[in-house]
Amino acid sequence: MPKPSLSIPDEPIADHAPRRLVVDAQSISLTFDTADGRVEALSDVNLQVAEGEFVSFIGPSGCGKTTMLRVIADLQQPSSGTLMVNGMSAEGARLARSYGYVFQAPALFPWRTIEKNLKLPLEIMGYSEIEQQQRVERYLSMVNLTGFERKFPWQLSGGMQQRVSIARALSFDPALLLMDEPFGALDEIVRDHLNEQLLQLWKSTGKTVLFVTHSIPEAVFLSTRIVVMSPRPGRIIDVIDCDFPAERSLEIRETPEFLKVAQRVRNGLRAGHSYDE
Ligand SMILES: Nc1ncnc2c1ncn2[C@@H]1O[C@H](COP(=O)(O)OP(=O)(O)OP(=O)(O)O)[C@@H](O)[C@H]1O
Repeated sequence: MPKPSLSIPDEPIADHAPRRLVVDAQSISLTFDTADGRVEALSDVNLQVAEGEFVSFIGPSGCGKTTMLRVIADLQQPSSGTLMVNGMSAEGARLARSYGYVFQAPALFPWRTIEKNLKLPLEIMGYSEIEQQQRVERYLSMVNLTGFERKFPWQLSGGMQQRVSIARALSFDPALLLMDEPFGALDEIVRDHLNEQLLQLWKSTGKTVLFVTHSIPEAVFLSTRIVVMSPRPGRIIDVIDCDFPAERSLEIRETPEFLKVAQRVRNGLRAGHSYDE
């Protein structure tokens, strides 16, 4: 059986001007000890992500995508390897609030209004009332939800709730946005719309984004680089640079260039897939 690996070749991230590394993972391995035995989730992961990149992870269920995000977020300790996030240890980056995390479910507190949900991290971080208010206004406007401040989460659609959680993750201006299948539970039309909005948001904020998805079109549309992973034992099947024009709309998905990249992702997923299950 091949050794589980989630490894990206050590090569320059992009051929643009040199940029600061926001994530630098070297030989990260992680084995879970469970009642049923050991689960090797990550093995010898090498990943470098430069400032301003949008990197998507795509691969079947259980191949270690979430685990990788959680390691970067210092929510899970690797068994071995070294990791720098925003120039610090993962723990340092967590304590310095260097990242915002968006989960598959919006994770909003139902008893708090949208405004109060957004303010929560800002309260914890000790921002003044005035600063909290300014940030609520700025980031709700960024996700096109001005006017919904006094609503409760259950009064908003799933897509709107997810936009609130994106605004909340951005509200303290982290260097890095970690997004774990944020649109996975939404219908296709809403997902399309949010993909366009996220692209705009990424361009306007210049944030570095790590994005987990199961959707090939979503990965190709959004990313500057796609990491294709095999089923567990997870390994990298392919790392694909996407250099579509910064100004792009969903129609780009019909172009031969787009379809070619999508096909390469699909081939990678197929090649790594075991059909024994
Ligand atoms: N806390 C844990 N304890 C034990 N095993 C775990 C733990 N977290 C994850 N795993 C296992 O590690 C492997 C990778 O899980 P992970 O959630 O990272 O996969 P994934 O690629 O994100 O899957 P999905 O696409 O379904 O979200 C899986 O086999 C999972 O069961």
